[in-house]
Amino acid sequence: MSVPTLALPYPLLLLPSARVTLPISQTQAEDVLELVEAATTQPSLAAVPVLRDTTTLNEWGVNARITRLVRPRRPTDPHMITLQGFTRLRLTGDRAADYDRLPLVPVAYPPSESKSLPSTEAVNAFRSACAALLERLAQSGRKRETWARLATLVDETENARAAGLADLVVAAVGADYEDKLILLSTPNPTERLHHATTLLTKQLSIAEVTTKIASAVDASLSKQQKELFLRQQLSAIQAELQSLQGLGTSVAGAGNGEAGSELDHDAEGEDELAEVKRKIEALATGSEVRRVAVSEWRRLKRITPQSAEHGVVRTYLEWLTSLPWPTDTSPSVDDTLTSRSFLKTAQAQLDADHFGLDTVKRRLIEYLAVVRLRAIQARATADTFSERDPGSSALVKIGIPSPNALKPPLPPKAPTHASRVKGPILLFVGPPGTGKTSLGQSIARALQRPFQRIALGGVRDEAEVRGHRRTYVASGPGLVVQAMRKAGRMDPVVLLDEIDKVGHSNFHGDPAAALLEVLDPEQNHTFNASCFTTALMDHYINVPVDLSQVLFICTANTLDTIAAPLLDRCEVVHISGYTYDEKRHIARRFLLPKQLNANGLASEHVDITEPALLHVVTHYTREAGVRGLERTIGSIVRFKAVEWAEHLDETLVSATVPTSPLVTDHLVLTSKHKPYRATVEEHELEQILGIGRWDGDQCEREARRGVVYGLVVTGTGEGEILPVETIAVPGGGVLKLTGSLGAVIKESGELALSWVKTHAYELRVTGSRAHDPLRVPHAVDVHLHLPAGAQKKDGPSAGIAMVCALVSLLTGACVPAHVAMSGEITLRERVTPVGGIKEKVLGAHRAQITKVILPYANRKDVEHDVPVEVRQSMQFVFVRTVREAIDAAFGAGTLGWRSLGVDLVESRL
Ligand SMILES: Nc1ncnc2c1ncn2[C@@H]1O[C@H](COP(=O)(O)OP(=O)(O)OP(=O)(O)O)[C@@H](O)[C@H]1O
Repeated sequence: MSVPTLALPYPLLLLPSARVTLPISQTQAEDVLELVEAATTQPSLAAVPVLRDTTTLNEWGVNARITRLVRPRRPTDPHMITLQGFTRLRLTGDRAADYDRLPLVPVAYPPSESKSLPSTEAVNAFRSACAALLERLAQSGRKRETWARLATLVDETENARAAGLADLVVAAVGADYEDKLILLSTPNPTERLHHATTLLTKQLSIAEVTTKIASAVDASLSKQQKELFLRQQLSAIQAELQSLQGLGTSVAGAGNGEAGSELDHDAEGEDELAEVKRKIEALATGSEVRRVAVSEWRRLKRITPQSAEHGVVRTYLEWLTSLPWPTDTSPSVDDTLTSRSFLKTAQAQLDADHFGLDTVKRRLIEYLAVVRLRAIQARATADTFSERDPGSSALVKIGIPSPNALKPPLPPKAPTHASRVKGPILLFVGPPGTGKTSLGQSIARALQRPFQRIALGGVRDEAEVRGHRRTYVASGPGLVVQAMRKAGRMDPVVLLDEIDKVGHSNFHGDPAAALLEVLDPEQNHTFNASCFTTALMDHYINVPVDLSQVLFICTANTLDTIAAPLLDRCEVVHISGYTYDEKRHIARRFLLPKQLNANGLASEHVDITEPALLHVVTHYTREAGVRGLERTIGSIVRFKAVEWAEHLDETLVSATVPTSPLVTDHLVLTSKHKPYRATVEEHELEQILGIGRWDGDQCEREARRGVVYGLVVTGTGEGEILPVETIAVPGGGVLKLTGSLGAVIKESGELALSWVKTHAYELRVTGSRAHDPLRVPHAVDVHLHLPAGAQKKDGPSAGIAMVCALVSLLTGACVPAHVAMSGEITLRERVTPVGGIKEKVLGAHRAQITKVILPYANRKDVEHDVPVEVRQSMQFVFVRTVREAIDAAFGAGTLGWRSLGVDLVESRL
C-alpha cells in the first residue's frame, strides 16, 4: 500500500510513541489539509527521516498521526505541523526525498510486536539500564518528576510491550541521531531492546561523567572564584544602587552643582595602582628598593586581583612607594641650613615660641650650628665632585661619580661620611609641660623641615618600633617608618616623645633595643654599607630605610628608667620647672593669647591683672610646667567668653540697627545693659575658678613635733616638698618605716636613728650616754612615715630631714614650717651632696618655703642653676655636718646641747 510521505529534514527523526513539531512548506501544508479533509478517522502520514548529507529517505520510518497544523501569521512564514509517532513502517518504493509535496510512497508494515516476544534477558537488561539512567537523571534535579513517572512506567509495563517502551524511553532521554536511526531501523523487539540497552548505558556514562565534571568544577570553584562571583554580584548591586542614588542626587544636587564624593567611584583603585607604578618608575635606578619594588610589582601582576595575597602585596607596594626614597633627582644639601642667616633665624624662632629657657636655647643653637657646619661640609664635598665631572647629573652632587654612558647605571650611593647632615641626638629631660615637645616643633620650624612626633609611652612591643614581618596577618611597618611616610621627606625632625616610658625587654622583644638601632649614628651602616650610612631595617618594609638625614630629638621626664645604652647615645639637656615669675611671663605672652585665639576672643576682651595672674600661678597651679596654668587660663578665658557672648546677645536684641561684630565697641558704650568688663581682678578669681587648690596650704603646714619637710624630685621630674612624719608608740625600741620606701631610703632611716641614739645624751634626751632613748625613760617604738604612701620613694637625700624629725620627736622642739631640707648623711656625721637641686629649690619656692637647708657641696648648683629672683627670695643654709643642719633647722640655741669633746663622737663611732 502507498501512503503520503513527509520527508523529515536532517537532523529531525520521529520514533514511535514520540512527538515532533516541524515547519512544512505551503504546498505540503495544502496536501496535509487535503488529507485532513478526506480522512474519516484521525489523518496520518509516513514520517521518514532524510539521511544525513543526502536527499534519500531512510528505509524505515514511522506511521504518524497528524495532531495539529498551524497556519502562519505572516504569509512568508511556514506552516507548523505536529506529528505523533505510532508504528514503524518500511519504504518499499522510491526513496527520493521531496520537500515540496507529500508523495505517495509504497510501504510495508512489520509484523505486530506482540507476535514476536523479546527475550527476557534483553528485557531485564533494558529495565535495569533504564532504572539506573532514570535514577541518575532524577538525581541531577531537573525534570525529576518526569523521570520518576517514566521509571514507574518501565517497572509496570509488561514484557511483551517492552520494545515499544524502548522507543519511548530513548525518545525521552535523547540520544545521538545515528543511534536513534538504528533504533528506528530495528523492528526486531529483542534486537531493539539490546540496542536501546547499549544506548541507555552510554547515556548513563555520559550523565555520570557530566555529574563528575560538574562536581569537579564545583570543587575547583575555589574560594577565590566564589569571591569573584560574590564581588561581581556586589558590584552589580552597587552599580544599581548608585544609579538609583544618582537619580536622587541628580534631582537634589541639580541646584548646587555637586559633583559627588571621591569615594563614590571604584575606578580610583586603578588610579592608585597607576600611581604606585609611577612611583616605582621614579625610584633611583639600580637601588635595592627599586629592585624589590619591581619584583613585587611583577608578582602583583601575576596574582588574581581577587586573592587575599593580592591585597597583601598591593598594600606592601603602597607602603614601599609612599616612603621618601632617594630618587635619581634627589636634591643634594638643604639650602636652609647653609644660608648665612640660618642661626639668627633659628634663634628668633626659638625666642618667638618660648619664654626663658636661655641655657636650653643656647644649647640648641650650638646644636644647630653643628648641623649647619656639617651641611656646609657636605656641600663642599658635593661641589668638589661636580667640578671634577661638570657634565654629571644631580646624583653627582651627593657624592657619586658620574656613571659612564657605556656601562650600566650604578646604584646611587649615599653621602659620604663627611657629608652626613646629622648632629648628635638631643634628649630633653624635664617635668611635664615644660615645653620639651614644643621645643622640638620650634627646631623643625627653624630648619623648615616637617615635624613628626612618635609617642613611645606604653610601647611594649619591639614590632611597634620595627614593624611586623609580612608573614603576620594585618602586619604593617613600625612607628619610625610611619613617621617617615607622614613626613614625606627624607630629612624630617622626628621627636621620640617619652622614651623613658618605653617598655623594656619582655616576651614581645625589647623595644628599647629596637630604638637603639634607630638612634645609633654609627652602627647601622652595617646593614647595607653600599647604600646608606644610617639605615633602619624595618621588618615589614624589609629594605634598609635611610635615616641619615633625620634629626632625632628625644624627650623624657626622668633619666632613671631609660636604658643605659640608649642614654649613652643621647646628649641630655635638662629642662627644670619654671619659677613663678617665668610662669607669669609665659602666661601673659604665650598662654593667654593662645587661649584667646582658641576661644574666639581678641586681646581687648580679656585682661588679667598682674596680681590676679600671680594669684593664679601661686594658688591654683603648682606644677613645674605650665600645662595646668594653661588650663586654668583657658577656664578664665572661657568664663569671659560666655559673659561676652551674653552681653552681645543682650545688646544686639536691644539695638535696632547694627549687628556686625565690627561695631560691638559702639554697642558696649551705648548699651543700657550692664557693661562688659574685660579686666579680671584677683578678687574675681574665686568666682571664676572656685577656691584655689593651694589656698591655706601654709596653715596646714604648721610646725609640729616630729614633722620636718624634706625635698624630693618626683617620678615626673618635678620638685616637691615632702613631710617626714614621726611618732613614738609604746613598744620596745624598734624603728618602723612606712610609705612605699625603697631599700636606700630605709637605710637612711636606720642611719638617722643611729645618729640620734648616739647623740641622745648631748641633746638631753637621756640622762646617761649608756641609755637608749627608745627604752629610757619609756620603752617606745618610733614610726617614721613619708606620706603619699602609694608613691614609691627611694634615695638617700632625706637623711638630714629624718634626723631632724627624730630629734624633734625626742626633744619636743619643732622645726618651723617654712623650712625644708635635703641632704645625705654618713655615719661620720657628714652631710654629702644630693642631686636635683634646681628642681627641689623651685619646688620649695612654689610651696612658699623661705629657708632651704642643703649640703655645702651643692652650693655651686644653687648659684648656677637657680634663677636669681628665686635665690633672692629664699634663705639658703649650706651645711657640712649633721649638727650644723640641726642648728639651721631648729635655730641656733633652740636645742640645749650638752657640751662634749667632739673627737669623742668619732672615736666612739
Ligand atoms: N617656655 C615656654 N614658653 C612658652 N610656652 C611654653 C613654654 N614652656 C611650655 N610652654 C607651653 O606649654 C605647653 C606644654 O608644653 P609641651 O607639650 O611642650 O610640654 P612637654 O614638656 O613636652 O610635656 P610632656 O613631658 O608632658 O610631654 C605648650 O603649649 C607649650 O607651648
